Amino acid sequence: MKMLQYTLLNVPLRRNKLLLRYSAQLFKRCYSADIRNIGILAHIDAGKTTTTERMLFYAGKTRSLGEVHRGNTVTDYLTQERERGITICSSAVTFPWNGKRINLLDTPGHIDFTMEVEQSLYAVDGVVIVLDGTAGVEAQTVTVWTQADKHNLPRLVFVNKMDRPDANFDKCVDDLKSKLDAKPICTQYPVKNNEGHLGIYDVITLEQLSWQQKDYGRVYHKTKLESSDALRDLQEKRNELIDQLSGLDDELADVVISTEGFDQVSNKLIGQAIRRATNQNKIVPVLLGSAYKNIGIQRLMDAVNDYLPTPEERNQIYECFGNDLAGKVFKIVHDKQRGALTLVRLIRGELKRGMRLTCSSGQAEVVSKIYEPLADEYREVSSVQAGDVAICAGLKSTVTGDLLTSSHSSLKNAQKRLMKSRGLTTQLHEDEEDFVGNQEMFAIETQIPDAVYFCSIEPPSISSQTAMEQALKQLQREDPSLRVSYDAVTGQTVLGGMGELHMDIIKSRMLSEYKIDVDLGPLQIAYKETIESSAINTFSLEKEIAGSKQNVSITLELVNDQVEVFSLDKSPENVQNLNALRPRILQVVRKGAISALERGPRVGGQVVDTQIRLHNVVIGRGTADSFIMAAAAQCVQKLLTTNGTRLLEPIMALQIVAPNDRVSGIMADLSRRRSLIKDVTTKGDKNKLILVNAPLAELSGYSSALRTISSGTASMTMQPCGFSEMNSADESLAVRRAQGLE
Ligand SMILES: Nc1nc2c(ncn2[C@@H]2O[C@H](COP(=O)(O)OP(=O)(O)OP(=O)(O)O)[C@@H](O)[C@H]2O)c(=O)[nH]1
Repeated sequence: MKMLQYTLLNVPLRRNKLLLRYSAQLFKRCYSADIRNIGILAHIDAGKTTTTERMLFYAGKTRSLGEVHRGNTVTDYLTQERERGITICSSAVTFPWNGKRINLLDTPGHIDFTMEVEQSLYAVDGVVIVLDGTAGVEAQTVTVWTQADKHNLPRLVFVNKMDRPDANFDKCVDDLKSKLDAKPICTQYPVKNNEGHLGIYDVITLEQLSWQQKDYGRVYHKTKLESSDALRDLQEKRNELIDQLSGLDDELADVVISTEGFDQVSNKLIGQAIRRATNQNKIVPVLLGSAYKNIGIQRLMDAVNDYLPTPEERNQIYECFGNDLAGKVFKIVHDKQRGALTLVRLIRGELKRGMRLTCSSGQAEVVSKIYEPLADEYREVSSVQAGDVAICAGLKSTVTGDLLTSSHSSLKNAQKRLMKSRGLTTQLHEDEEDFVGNQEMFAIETQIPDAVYFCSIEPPSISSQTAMEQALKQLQREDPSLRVSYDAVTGQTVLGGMGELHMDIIKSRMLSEYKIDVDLGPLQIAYKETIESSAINTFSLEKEIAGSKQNVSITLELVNDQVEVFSLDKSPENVQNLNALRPRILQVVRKGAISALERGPRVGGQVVDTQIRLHNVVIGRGTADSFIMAAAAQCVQKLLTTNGTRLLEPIMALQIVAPNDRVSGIMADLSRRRSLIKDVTTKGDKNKLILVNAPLAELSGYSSALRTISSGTASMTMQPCGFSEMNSADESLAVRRAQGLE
């Protein structure tokens, strides 16, 4: 028998507010059609965590209601999240609702944690987008909407905070059309009673829904509307809804035509049409309520069950796996007793205890245990079915974002089938490059955002260096957007990441979870470097090591290229020699040469958009691989130093929403920040949306500057959008700053 109700993850361990409800009927086996894997996304502070808390409460998972301001929510479980009142790690919770199981991921809203959101989206089949009813579509809403678009995820919109007097439902719906180009279908409208309490009109059932506060909104009442203007108005809205839907759904259109009108169309048929159109991303059903005042949440959960897809309805690309195993790793957590636990969304096949698996890097893994956590304890199970989420122990090399398969050959066979079904004939090769390249066919490669900031990290004493390295390794498996490297020049460990908050959280987690009080150096911008022009060089290295003569002569060329990082020269004078090289030697040369691109000569930035072309290599008998590798690396370093590199600086894409009368002040300030205004559009009656790209170096303290210029009326989000060349003066300044001379 399988568990139906549990709380996933290291969420609420040993929290007495959670109930262990082992009622027999809840433990019935859950089939894929009864599962909904959903994400909850929004602009910061729209109310995701509060909404999730209510869902858990009404599903019977918690005994009391958690509040963000009291720091006692289930999903914001890290000390840092509770203290700061924000979501940092996406967390998963599972609860039963009307015979279905909802696996819900609450995701962070802050830009520094975009990677978390990205990974969660691989694990879900649909999303709920929460809007703040007083603010409508905000900058980060646009960002998460675009992310959901990228994953082609069906979605529902929940307009929250409708209890507030300044909330405006119609404006939110207009925003969805104008700012997101969505087709909203309102299945509800707000209504206020004589005392000003929020209620909901249900457009489909023509009922008024009202909630009582004395039982925390657990029970709500449905009242059929009596003949009145309100009923006529609602009937009109129902007709409009059917009209809109039948234009998009042929099955409903046939019913409308055969019954010659809208009145005869049943609620069930409308619901089915909404489901089909939502799953094809033709419409977005819109619901409303107030999470804080406990209004409307149960209907939102009903809508998740009714309108969002089952696991089987999605992920058709993975059909090429047949019954073979395919699972997406969306999170790794560390449990004190059980060590690293890997959260896997199982897409195909069945995952069994003791199974051998292969992760994206090609490493073999063995699942020692599988858990389904139950409220405050993990429950061990022997297997988990496709469509569900499993927590695996024993995986050592797997990182967040990996695709787990039963073997390398199973992955290759699936890729062959996929390519065949797409009419592609590309030959698969054994080597590593193709292994990685072909993963892109599945859009499964881990997209790790480039670090835009870095800083040194130091343990409190030399004796805790190893413990610090271990802890960083664990944190990095959880969060691949955290980069850890070693600077051989300064002898320091260096952290790369997405922003100040990101680094700050790492420091705090090191202390609270690993008891290591690390010191972070000043935050610096992570520049990249690139070559200006092609250059070629022959480099010879000769040495006697332990009585054996080692010598290598290697000719390498650097060329500007954004696609391939390493290639072989195809000219007639070299092709024969290179073809005669053993593949292992080629791998060694490749590895050594590429390693030299990790640190450029100007500021130690990664060298990008540069291809290393091997022209020739002559290796003396008995020369060790490590010696060949060193020669290749030194050859590239020499080329980079003598030929010189240009700096590339991180660019941020800003979305600023500001009242019309503040726009000129904001634009004037932006022009002083080397920015590029991409677009300025109207946002409603009073606001403008400014889309602008600006170098990160110019944005230090920008959010407070914007607050000052706009007297707090403007809002902004930003995200990294690539790297760009700079002019010589700015470049020299950046180099001086990086060297600590400015
Ligand atoms: N008036 C009102 N306030 C609400 C409502 N829902 C949430 N809030 C408040 O809005 C604030 C933000 O709520 P959260 O649930 O933390 O929002 P979030 O989207 O999870 O925020 P992040 O995790 O930081 O992105 C809190 O102070 C909530 O109490 C609501 O329906 N009405």
